[in-house]
Amino acid sequence: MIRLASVTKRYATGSRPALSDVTLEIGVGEFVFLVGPSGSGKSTLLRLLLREERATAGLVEVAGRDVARIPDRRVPQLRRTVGCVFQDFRLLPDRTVAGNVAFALDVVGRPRHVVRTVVPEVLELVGLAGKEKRFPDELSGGEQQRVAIARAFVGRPRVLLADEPTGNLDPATGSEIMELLEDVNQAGTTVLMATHNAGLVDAMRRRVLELDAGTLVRDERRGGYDAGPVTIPDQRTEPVRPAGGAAG
Ligand SMILES: Nc1ncnc2c1ncn2[C@@H]1O[C@H](COP(=O)(O)OP(=O)(O)OP(=O)(O)O)[C@@H](O)[C@H]1O
Repeated sequence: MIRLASVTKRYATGSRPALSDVTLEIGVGEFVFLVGPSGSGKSTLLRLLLREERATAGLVEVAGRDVARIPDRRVPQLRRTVGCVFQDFRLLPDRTVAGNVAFALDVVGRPRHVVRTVVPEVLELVGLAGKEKRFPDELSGGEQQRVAIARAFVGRPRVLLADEPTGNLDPATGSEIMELLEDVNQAGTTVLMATHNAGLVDAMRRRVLELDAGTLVRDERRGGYDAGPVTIPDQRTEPVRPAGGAAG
């Protein structure tokens, strides 16, 4: 579903490449975390997949298409294939919840009757039934992120990119948003999520890609946030201590 072959990205003003000779493949239906320190190239990689930026060298393929060869007029079609959500939600403040989700369908020319049916369905799916008429500033952060996911998912994209989607949320709300992203993934959408949230990555044990200074340094199945064995804070995994309290 996603393929990068020897991809390098240099920004005009950067002293070193933001991405350096990155090669990776993500299959249909996978759920993958993208981790790495600040400035390691995570957002750049996501922006290449959306054709918001172009690679300086190498091949970027999404759903079998070389994104560099997509003519500008067809980029909106790519963005229907690839939905995205961000840390700061990016909702339209002057549109209601339903209006924000409907907008995603309006811009791609879906007929009114389809919009009227599909929007309530997807709002139900993300747990926002009853809040259709609220405006973004009348919602909690977690609810705003649900709207953003509904908007990204309403066109049934084949890939969902999430750039630090839990970054502005408290841990409990972040976990709820993760469950929603898992639902989206279960529905068949490939999910690639950039995050600094070590707890979520360690708890979910999915494939982890790690970037460091623009280089792919780890590709681990069922990985944790850091390389090496994962320790999940859970009492059931505490070592059993012998009676008398002496640790063995
Ligand atoms: N538009 C730009 N112009 C020039 N340099 C950029 C631009 N965007 C990003 N960079 C640089 O590219 C490198 C990678 O940045 P990127 O935003 O992809 O990192 P990141 O891993 O997403 O970081 P964070 O976790 O802080 O979001 C950094 O050195 C950054 O300064």
